[in-house]
Amino acid sequence: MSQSDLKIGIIGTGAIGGFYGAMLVNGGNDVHFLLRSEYQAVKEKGITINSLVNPELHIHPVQAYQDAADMPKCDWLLVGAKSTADNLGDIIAAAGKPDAKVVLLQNGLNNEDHLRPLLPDSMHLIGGLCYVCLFREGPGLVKHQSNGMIDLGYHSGPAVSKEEQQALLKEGAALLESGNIPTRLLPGVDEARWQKLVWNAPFNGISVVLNAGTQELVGNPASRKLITEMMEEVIAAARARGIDIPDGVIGYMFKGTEIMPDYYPSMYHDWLHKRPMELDALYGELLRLGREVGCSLPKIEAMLDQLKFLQARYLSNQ
Ligand SMILES: NC(=O)C1=CN([C@@H]2O[C@H](COP(=O)(O)OP(=O)(O)OC[C@H]3O[C@@H](n4cnc5c(N)ncnc54)[C@H](OP(=O)(O)O)[C@@H]3O)[C@@H](O)[C@H]2O)C=CC1
Ligand SMILES: CC(C)(CO)C(=O)C(=O)O
Repeated sequence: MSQSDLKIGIIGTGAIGGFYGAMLVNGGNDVHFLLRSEYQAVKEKGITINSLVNPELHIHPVQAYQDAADMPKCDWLLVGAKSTADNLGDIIAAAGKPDAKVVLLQNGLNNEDHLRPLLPDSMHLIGGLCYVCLFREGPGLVKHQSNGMIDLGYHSGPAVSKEEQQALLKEGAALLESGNIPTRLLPGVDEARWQKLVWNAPFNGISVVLNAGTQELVGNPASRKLITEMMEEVIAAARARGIDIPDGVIGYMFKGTEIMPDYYPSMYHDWLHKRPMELDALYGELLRLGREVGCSLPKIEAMLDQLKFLQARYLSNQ
């Protein structure tokens, strides 16, 4: 099957799904978008990517769906719904061909392990780590602030040998690169997910609790200290589990953040719009995996307690 015959499904068209899906449409691919609250707006006006680094991208008409059962059976599915989404297994099973390649574009630990038992055994599950700064500015409107790289690692499914897995990842990389999306291939997903969490665990939660963007957070000595201490806890837990975290990662992450435009992470937007936050994927799993190897993570635990408090307050008022 040539690349142009492949059907791509976007499961959850928010910031991540809208951005990567639109890039793939722009690259000439046949892309089908599953939407929820923004279905009508996207049907009428399409999807616009307002980027600080690329020219504006507008796609219209959009092959948009409200129900996965109405989508054509897809070869590749990019999952842009958050780790808090319900029924993802059923939705993916309905939208994919039996041997579909499912790329999970979520942050956090063990999302693939939780999704795997809910998928048909014949489907391939691939972890996709997105290094990008995006948020939804309005219905069908995504703001792209910087980056865009996706790292792909095979998690599980019918490809057993390393060669088969790498061949599938190369197919995925070629597809993404047809949409001008830089892609790297990983030997697995675990290590990269832990490394990414060194950034997301402090910045996502602190942006909510302190109601602040990255520029203010890296510029203030008190928040810098807290971010550093939280990073150190994540690194200690990762290393205690045998995960390789390179020396100097904290300095490297601060430098990278200092040169980024002021960014409010995805969790901040959930808090702002009173949606469930990804507390289990970013904090609950981390604490559990840390405890298993005798690591306590007091700053992370305190962050989780504060986020739980804030979330309970706004969800109970809805
Ligand atoms: N934003 C970013 O820059 C980055 C985000 N990430 C990760 O990517 C993931 C997605 O984040 P992001 O794009 O920011 O989140 P968004 O909230 O912008 O997007 C999630 C989308 O999934 C949709 N959705 C949820 N459940 C369903 C369902 N049952 N059926 C159809 N659609 C559904 C939501 O619909 P509705 O409109 O109804 O809410 C929403 O459009 C998260 O795990 C995040 O941590 C990773 C790196 C960077
Ligand atoms: C770490 C960062 C900000 C940029 O690479 C990102 O990808 C995220 O918000 O999850």
